[in-house]
Amino acid sequence: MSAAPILITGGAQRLGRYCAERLLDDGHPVIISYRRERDELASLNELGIVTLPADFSTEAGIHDFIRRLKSETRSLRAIVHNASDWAPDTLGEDAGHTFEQLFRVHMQAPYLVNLHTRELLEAGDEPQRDIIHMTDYVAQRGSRKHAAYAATKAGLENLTLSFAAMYAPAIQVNAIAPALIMLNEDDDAVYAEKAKAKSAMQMIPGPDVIYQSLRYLLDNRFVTGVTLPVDGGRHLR
Ligand SMILES: NC(=O)C1=CN([C@@H]2O[C@H](COP(=O)(O)OP(=O)(O)OC[C@H]3O[C@@H](n4cnc5c(N)ncnc54)[C@H](OP(=O)(O)O)[C@@H]3O)[C@@H](O)[C@H]2O)C=CC1
Ligand SMILES: Nc1nc2c(c(=O)[nH]1)N=C([C@H](O)[C@@H](O)CO)CN2
Repeated sequence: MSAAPILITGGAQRLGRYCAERLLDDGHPVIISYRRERDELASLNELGIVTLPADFSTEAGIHDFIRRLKSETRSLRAIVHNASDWAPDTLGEDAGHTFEQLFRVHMQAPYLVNLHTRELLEAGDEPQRDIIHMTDYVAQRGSRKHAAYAATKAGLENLTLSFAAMYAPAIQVNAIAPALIMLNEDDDAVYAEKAKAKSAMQMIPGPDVIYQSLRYLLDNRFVTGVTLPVDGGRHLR
């Protein structure tokens, strides 16, 4: 039986894409979900990465993706819930819509995908199966300008505890809580310097530190229900 694939949601760019390509290099079949069509998808397909459309902005969209995933594979080695929107809080009439959108992508999608893919994870013939939630340092600290983002990431962090208890011992469930790992395109040098100063390590490390953390969880048979901080000592400042 060929190795069961690893699913990374939101894997068409940045951290998710980096980890998808590293997992492929390490010999894992990889499936990624994407929301927006883009030229890079062809490059990922040429590498052998399966790309599935997914829009988690509605419950129906989440169920559509689950059906699409089950049509693609009968088993999974791991699921990385990476899809996320770093949306700032909005005032006025949009505030509720913003919160709902972040709830759906950060909490409802991981919750429903985990509930509906348990049998895919258990169908794999490898001894270890993993679910990994990408949360955020601010889940434990809050955020003045991204309160809805932080709250829904905190909800995802809490889902880690519940699913770890529900799915043990067959499936391990953990989270990775990064602080700033890589800048966005519109981040300028002033922002970068201020951001570096926020952590004890005073660096913006790039995506490999996330892959190292993912690799640690995928290779460790005795870790479940934990959130792995990858924050450069942000909590020390
Ligand atoms: N980058 C960093 O420094 C940090 C990242 N993190 C966390 O690490 C993870 C990866 O970060 P990063 O690579 O920057 O993430 P991105 O901001 O690049 O988002 C990843 C993907 O999520 C997808 N996505 C967003 N909303 C939806 C939705 N409603 N339905 C389906 N897909 C959606 C997007 O798809 P598309 O592009 O196709 O629309 C996007 O490509 C995230 O969970 C993030 O919160 C935490 C702290 C720091
Ligand atoms: N979905 C995302 N979440 C987060 C991002 C991102 O780019 N996408 N970035 C951060 C950084 O820590 C923040 O400092 C902005 O660069 C947090 N979450």
